[in-house]
Amino acid sequence: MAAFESTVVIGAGKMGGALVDGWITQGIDPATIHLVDPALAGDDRGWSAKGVACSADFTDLAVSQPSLLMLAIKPQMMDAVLPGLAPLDHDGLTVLSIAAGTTLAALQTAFAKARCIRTMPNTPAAVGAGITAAYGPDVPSDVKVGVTALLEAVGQVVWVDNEQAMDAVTAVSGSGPAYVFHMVEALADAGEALGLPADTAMALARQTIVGAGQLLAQSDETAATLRTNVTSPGGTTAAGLSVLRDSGKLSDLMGATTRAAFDRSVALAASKDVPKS
Ligand SMILES: NC(=O)C1=CN([C@@H]2O[C@H](COP(=O)(O)OP(=O)(O)OC[C@H]3O[C@@H](n4cnc5c(N)ncnc54)[C@H](OP(=O)(O)O)[C@@H]3O)[C@@H](O)[C@H]2O)C=CC1
Ligand SMILES: O=C(O)[C@@H]1CCC=N1
Repeated sequence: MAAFESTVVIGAGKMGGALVDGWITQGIDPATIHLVDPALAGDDRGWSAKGVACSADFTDLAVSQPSLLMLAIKPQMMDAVLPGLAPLDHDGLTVLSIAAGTTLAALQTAFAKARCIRTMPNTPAAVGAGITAAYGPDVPSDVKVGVTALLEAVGQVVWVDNEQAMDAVTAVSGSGPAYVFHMVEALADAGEALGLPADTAMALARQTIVGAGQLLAQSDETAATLRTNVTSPGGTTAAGLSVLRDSGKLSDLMGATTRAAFDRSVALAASKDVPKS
């Protein structure tokens, strides 16, 4: 599968790396992918062995004109990095940013003639179980089809029709895996506090989240029904949920958590003023 003839990924960190790993696993030809990251100068982190071309600097890259450019650097790095991409011909180029809080207007300013898309993936993409939201109202439908195919190789894709939704998406599904991983930590700590050995408590907590996730993925039932299926009247789960759910504390906490992430996404956008490249 090759949605684009040549894809250059700027930033081979946790998310850029997860997407490229996911693409390769799903059958995208690694020879069509080029990674650029100064961190690859001394240690290419195994990318060359996977067949991916690597470079520490864009100007050293064999491909001079990709069909897709993916920006997978920190939003705070955009000002420093984008001028170095000036040699690219923007005409016909598709630019896909995964950076939190980097607005479409900022991308379009830097890549005047390119088709720019703001996206928000998440790290489960590395195992083909991600979800990515995308926003690019002016992008031609054939480009949307190609980008959708590429992102669907690593999970689900939703297109949103207003940019503020991208801040909400970031707060829910972009950051969301971290909330779930923290729930594993908290559940394991709670098990330990109840007298379980640390490794047993972690094994139970971890597999409970994995198993619940798989059940959710494979079932046609709603989350509410799956919850009810665990909850025997007058039983232990009802006792537990009377604290976690009926008190409203988790809802309040999730509301405050996502609000903080949303506000940070908005603030990142407000502080970014990406120069023309
Ligand atoms: N992590 C996640 O779950 C998600 C992240 N994102 C977004 O993805 C982007 C990257 O985040 P993440 O992968 O977590 O961050 P990382 O720090 O793991 O990755 C960023 C990479 O970019 C590298 N880099 C720095 N300068 C340059 C440069 N000039 N050219 C090319 N690469 C450079 C960094 O190298 P070095 O470390 O040496 O500085 C690092 O390897 C962010 O914008 C974030 O908002 C979106 C969705 C989810
Ligand atoms: O924490 C962050 O800013 C990035 C965006 C979503 C997940 N990680």
